[in-house]
Amino acid sequence: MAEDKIQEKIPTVVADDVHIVYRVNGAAGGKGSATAALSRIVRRGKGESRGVRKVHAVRGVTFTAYRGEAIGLIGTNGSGKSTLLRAIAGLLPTEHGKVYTDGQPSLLGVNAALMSDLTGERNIVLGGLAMGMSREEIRSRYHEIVEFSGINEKGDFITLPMRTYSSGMAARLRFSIAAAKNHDVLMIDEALATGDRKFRIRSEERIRELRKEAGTVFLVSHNNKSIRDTCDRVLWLEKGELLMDGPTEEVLKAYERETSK
Ligand SMILES: Nc1ncnc2c1ncn2[C@@H]1O[C@H](COP(=O)(O)OP(=O)(O)OP(=O)(O)O)[C@@H](O)[C@H]1O
Repeated sequence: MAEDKIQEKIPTVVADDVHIVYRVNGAAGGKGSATAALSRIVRRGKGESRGVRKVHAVRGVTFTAYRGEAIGLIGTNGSGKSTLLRAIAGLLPTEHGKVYTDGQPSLLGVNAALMSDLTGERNIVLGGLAMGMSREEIRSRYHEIVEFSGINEKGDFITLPMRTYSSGMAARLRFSIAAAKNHDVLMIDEALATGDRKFRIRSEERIRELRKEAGTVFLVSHNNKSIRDTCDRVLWLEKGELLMDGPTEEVLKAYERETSK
């Protein structure tokens, strides 16, 4: 019995000692001041190029995610959560270490590449094609996507350009497009926080369905309730390092203890 359980665990994402460094051009700041000049000299002495500042956003993160898991990413502002997701999605190169994935991870909102001047209708087609769906598949899921998004609940908004949508409406459409496909690895960055309560409940249900369809879901959120309702495992990042990796309740309790100080 125990052996069966072990065999069922199929890895979908393996992060092995991942380091991510941003390089910011022209960030030397305070050009004329003596301290700025001194720090430039010191940096150059260390072999760093002029005007380029490095931000070491993720520092040696290692974990393995398995099929069927919903993993929450928590941590205070700037702790490296979004950066880690972007690296898993293959949108950022690693400075050191590697990310191995089974299938193409989809980062909600970025992979969907929506355009604000196009109507919601056109964006559904565009987003679907960008995710690798066929036109036929998009056509057959179209009504489901519109209905799930609830965009048309307050009028015929789906035929208006997306720039006329509120940020919550745009987030709902992005989520609905992304959720129409069964993903190997679906990553959601704060999407649940933008919708209203009714939409949040609906999207949490859809996340549970996606998990049943054998994918892995990553969710970045500052809303601990969303994490509790959807995730069974949590990674806690702080200053780019993985502080804790474990069952949701255990990690959230430690996090809440730390952040309420
Ligand atoms: N494009 C960028 N260029 C340079 N530095 C960046 C860039 N994006 C993020 N950073 C830096 O990397 C670090 C991690 O940022 P990241 O957005 O991953 O944190 P986060 O945990 O998702 O934060 P939040 O909870 O505020 O969304 C921060 O110090 C941030 O300033």
